[in-house]
Amino acid sequence: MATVETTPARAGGRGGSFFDSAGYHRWRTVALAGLTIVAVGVLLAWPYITDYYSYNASYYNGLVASAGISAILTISLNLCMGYGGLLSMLHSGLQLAGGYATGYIVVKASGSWLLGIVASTAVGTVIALMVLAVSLRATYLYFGMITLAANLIVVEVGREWELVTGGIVGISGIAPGAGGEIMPKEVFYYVVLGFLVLAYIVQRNLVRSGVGRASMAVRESSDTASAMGISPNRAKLLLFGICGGMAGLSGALYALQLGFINPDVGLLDNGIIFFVGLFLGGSATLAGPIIGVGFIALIVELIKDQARYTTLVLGLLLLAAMMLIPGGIVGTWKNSRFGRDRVTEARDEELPEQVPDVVPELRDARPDVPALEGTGIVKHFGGVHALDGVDVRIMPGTVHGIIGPNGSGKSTLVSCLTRYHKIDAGIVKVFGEEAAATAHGVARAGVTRVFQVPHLFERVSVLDNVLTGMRTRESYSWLGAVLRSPSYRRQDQVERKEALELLAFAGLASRADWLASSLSHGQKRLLEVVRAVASRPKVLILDEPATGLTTGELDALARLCRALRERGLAVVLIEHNVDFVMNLCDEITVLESGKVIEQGNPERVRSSAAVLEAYLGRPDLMGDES
Ligand SMILES: Nc1ncnc2c1ncn2[C@@H]1O[C@H](COP(=O)(O)OP(=O)(O)OP(=O)(O)O)[C@@H](O)[C@H]1O
Repeated sequence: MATVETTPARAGGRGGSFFDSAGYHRWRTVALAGLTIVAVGVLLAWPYITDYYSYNASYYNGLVASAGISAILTISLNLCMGYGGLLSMLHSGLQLAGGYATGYIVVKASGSWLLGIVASTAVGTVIALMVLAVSLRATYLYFGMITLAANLIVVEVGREWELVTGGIVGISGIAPGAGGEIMPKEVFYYVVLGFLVLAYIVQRNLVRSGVGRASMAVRESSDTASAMGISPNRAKLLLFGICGGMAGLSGALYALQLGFINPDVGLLDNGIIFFVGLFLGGSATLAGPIIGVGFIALIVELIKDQARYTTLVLGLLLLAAMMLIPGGIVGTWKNSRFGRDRVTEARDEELPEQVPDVVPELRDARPDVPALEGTGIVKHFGGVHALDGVDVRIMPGTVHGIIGPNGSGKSTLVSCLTRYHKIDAGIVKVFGEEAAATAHGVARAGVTRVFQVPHLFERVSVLDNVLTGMRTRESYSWLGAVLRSPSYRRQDQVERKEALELLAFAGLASRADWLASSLSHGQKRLLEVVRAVASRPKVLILDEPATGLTTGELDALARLCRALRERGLAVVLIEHNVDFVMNLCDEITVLESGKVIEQGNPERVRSSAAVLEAYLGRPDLMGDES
């Protein structure tokens, strides 16, 4: 049995210290679980504790309830900014709009506070979706500026739309209750706590599901996400819509807690507390928003006699957090030797002989219809004629090489075939049908691409990278993921098992829980191919996958390609390693200056005068026989 070489036994860069031992990790898990139980116990008993120890119980209950409401908003901010990479300056505006919806329903329409909460969630969702819909193409900073403008508009509408919002004065007398009875403050405290737990669960379940993985994929690279059939627009709309709903909910609770809502709530000054909470606690961590907001609530309480300095202190806190602990409290803890997760040791892996069932099979394709076909493809970049009427037919059940000197148009051809580039002329067909117009549309039709430059999701684990590749197979909705429906759990279990089998086939199983960023270059390239295979492609396009691979890794790559061919798939290989191409490919297309100069089996290509001419001066590229 073959084995794949490993880097020296360094599990994700960890040594063998006490802090990496199983004993320490068991102890830490117990200690953290104990701390969490104590914290939850204190929060549950808080109204009783304050009642027993203080004459001012309702003040202290209100303090923690307010922090809980801020934590809900900060969780929403964490989901969109931390996990989704969407810089939102709109959150205080969403909270304001949510507050207005509940205020209007409870005070002006004499409706129930529960109805108010539903309406606020809906209003927050709709505003968020509207803002995102007009800014889908905006990059990170421009999106931030658009949300800033939207926030100003929300505040201004609040000031001017007096009939609904009460204008500058706002709406007062907003109280939760039923049948003329106002809900006691201690009961409302538990309502807030319940919604905080709900927001946390929504965040956790989303982030750990395919829905969250898709958003994180878009955050890292929307091109790569598209290559795996994920629609970046859909992923953004879904995430920002959920965040908007959560922010609207926090606005409803804010209005019900304080009894009033006015335009000042939406001002950015108020919004800064959520940013400080997020960055102090730890962006893109599950517990960060709650810990950060809790910390701030404590500080604000401690300096309440000097309240005029609160904004200054928060500003300084944000500055200090960014400079000293850029990962926030939770992120810094998780990156430290005390808090980082234990990962498996690297080991030499025996590659299983058997091709795992998860490697897709394509038996229904007609052998005479090309899996991917480009006819008369023309692509110009200004004056550069990158492709000049290229015809290429890639048949199912074959490995098709595309070779040619630097700048001959190989990557451009692939980008045109997969719709990353708009073509100037020509037709692209997938299994005889005209290809979809978008990159993710082509990917959804079964054409998956691995880029020339590694495009891994570096900040997530090796296993999560492969699971992200499986996103198009997942049939559960975001609600199914949040509720952990039986269908979600079934799929999740199967996917994890299959992802591990695929990793084992490529010799990467022992690194499944490593961060992708800690792999060697060759392992990263292999992981990209595994991730692409996980998306169950019918056509797999690999752009220079062999660059920088060790002999063992090259063998593993060739094995994967052969396994795919055996299963009836079409594999397209763009490579400079001509020996690798000649040994593996059934058909080869040779490009030069944007034109096809030869097409056929390796023997034909090797003996072609035009090809030898193109490679003149680099006979080494054509192998020994040339
Ligand atoms: N986005 C772009 N803008 C302008 N010119 C481009 C662009 N992309 C490619 N080109 C040009 O088109 C031609 C073909 O480039 P392409 O990258 O497709 O070649 P290649 O065969 O893949 O090269 P290599 O083997 O070096 O990757 C080159 O002249 C290149 O400079």
